[in-house]
Amino acid sequence: KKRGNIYLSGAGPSAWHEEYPVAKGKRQSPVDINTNKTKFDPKLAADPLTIRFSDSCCQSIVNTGISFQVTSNGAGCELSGGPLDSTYQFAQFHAHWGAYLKTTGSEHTVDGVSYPAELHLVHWNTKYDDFKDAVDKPDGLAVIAVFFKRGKEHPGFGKIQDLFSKIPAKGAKVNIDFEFNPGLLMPPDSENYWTYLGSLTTPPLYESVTWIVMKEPLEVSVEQIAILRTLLWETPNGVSQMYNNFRPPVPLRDRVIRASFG
Ligand SMILES: COc1ccc(C[C@@]2(O)NC(=S)NC2=O)c(OC)c1
Ligand SMILES: [Zn+2]
Repeated sequence: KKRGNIYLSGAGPSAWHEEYPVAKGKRQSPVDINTNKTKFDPKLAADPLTIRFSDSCCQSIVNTGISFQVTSNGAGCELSGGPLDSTYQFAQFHAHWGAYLKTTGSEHTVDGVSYPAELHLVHWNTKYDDFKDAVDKPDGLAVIAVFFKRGKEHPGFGKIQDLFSKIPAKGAKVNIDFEFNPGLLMPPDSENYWTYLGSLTTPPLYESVTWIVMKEPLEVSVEQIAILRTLLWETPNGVSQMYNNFRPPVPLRDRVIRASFG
């Protein structure tokens, strides 16, 4: 069945529950991070988050039809500590962004405020055999979210964006034949983060993600935000620029977002 564009077909995210009842579940994502209600947890600082990336782990970039995705074999790229009880291996990064001259774009919001884009660095729990086995388990995935804000140019991310013209349509994929260390995409201060139990933010919306949302955004240029929209996707009116590929925040329900900082 030609599913079309999950953000633009029918009523979009607000209709996903019709086919995926878990959309109204107890641990859905993204959420608004109300900084008056987050709770500092000294245990998070006592066992610091360890984020390890390598120069040689990014293999290819693909147009998934709802974002770009840089796929990795995870070599030398592991995440542990902080809220995590085991070692997670890096699998891919992708992003979500908004429309021209709009302030929306990120999936998580902070005190109701959106950023123009949000990067997701996806890791899977190595207690499982592989990503596919981990993806629907309650402790299966750990995703680092990094907000983008408009500011100085980020040459590193620019090298990834230079490949966008090579992946014009859904399914298009090219190899990355240069060294790219995803660690370049971490904000200068990656000690301060919020963490909570949530989900994938598109169908099938599996409640399998331990979210680690960096407090400090990464600066990219206004041009780089615009270049995100040069990727193309299918819409009910034909192929057009890709933007607004974000799910708005959903109710926090019975969850407390912990902070690694006071
Ligand atoms: C079946 O496995 C899936 C399906 C979709 C996504 C993408 C996404 O829903 N998840 C996050 S995080 N952002 C998204 O847009 C996925 O990412 C790990 C894994
Ligand atoms: Zn995502």
